[in-house]
Amino acid sequence: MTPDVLTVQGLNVSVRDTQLVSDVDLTVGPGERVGLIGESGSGKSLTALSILGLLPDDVVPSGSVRLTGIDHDLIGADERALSRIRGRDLAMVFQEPMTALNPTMRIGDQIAESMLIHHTQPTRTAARAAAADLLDRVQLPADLLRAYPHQLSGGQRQRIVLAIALANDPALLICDEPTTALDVTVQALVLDLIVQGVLARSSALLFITHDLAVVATVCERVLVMYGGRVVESGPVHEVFTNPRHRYTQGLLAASNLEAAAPASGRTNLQAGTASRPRLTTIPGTVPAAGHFPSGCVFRNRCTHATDLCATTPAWSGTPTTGYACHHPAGASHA
Ligand SMILES: Nc1ncnc2c1ncn2[C@@H]1O[C@H](COP(=O)(O)OP(=O)(O)OP(=O)(O)O)[C@@H](O)[C@H]1O
Repeated sequence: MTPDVLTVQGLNVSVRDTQLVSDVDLTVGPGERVGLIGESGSGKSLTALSILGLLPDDVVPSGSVRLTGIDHDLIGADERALSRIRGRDLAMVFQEPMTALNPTMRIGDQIAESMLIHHTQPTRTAARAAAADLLDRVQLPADLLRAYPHQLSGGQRQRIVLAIALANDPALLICDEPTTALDVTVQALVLDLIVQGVLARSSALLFITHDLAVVATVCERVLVMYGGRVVESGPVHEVFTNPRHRYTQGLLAASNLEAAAPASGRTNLQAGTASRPRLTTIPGTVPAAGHFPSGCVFRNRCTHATDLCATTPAWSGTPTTGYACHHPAGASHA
């Protein structure tokens, strides 16, 4: 059996006498896309920051965080060891792209730098060429290589952060609310680029969000956090259609999604009211990775500009009974 990319065991996080995260176990398999959801303050970001070794000094983790290919535990590792891993084996995209970019450095140099620091490109010339290719992959024009971050929109900046995160083909990409600060018109594009980016590299993804529809779109498996603990986990379609924990049931009821068990037994997530978005399973086999039904906004062909459309529970791998499409109530799937 292929070992997991990430294995978190018994993670606790505390500040002085207060325990903020308790006994979190979490694994992400090779190429797997795992969502971490929960209300504000449930401990999602502290869990991610513990994995990344980026907790503030007064916040103390314990337990174990192991990453494939790294022969030591990340908990307790010194900053030198962590900085060799971060940006190479383990990459991240946070909510606010400006905090991740150097305001005084040109975009092309920042992307190239991430490869030169980790020696994944032999020369500055090679790194510059790779930077141009990465910019193209996030659908930005080559002339932005010479731009500074303040000259870009929020969505463009986040695409640059994603290009930097993917530059060294990380084993694991951690995204913490990567689209929350963005205009709705670019959220779907950024999500699409994240998923295409990890699929192209077979990187695993740990995706943190409040947004259940986004998890249904992006992830195969989900963990639900409440009060610093993981209270439920499983394949997205199972957890969203048959939530077992009362908190998950409440989360679903309060969200745009409402679980319903259709007579056919197929996944069928529907809007609770006419004004809510609708997530409907359309019978059929899952399209191959990167292939979407015509009309799908993920391929930028949809007239419903702010909707998301993708397969659930998986884009690639075993065929399943349908794919989910997140359209406004009343809209039909083209
Ligand atoms: N540096 C800190 N010192 C003390 N308490 C903290 C610190 N950072 C976070 N907390 C507390 O830990 C708890 C979990 O915080 P965390 O940021 O992980 O939540 P979250 O689930 O990511 O929430 P959100 O979705 O709002 O980002 C919260 O109660 C928060 O107030």
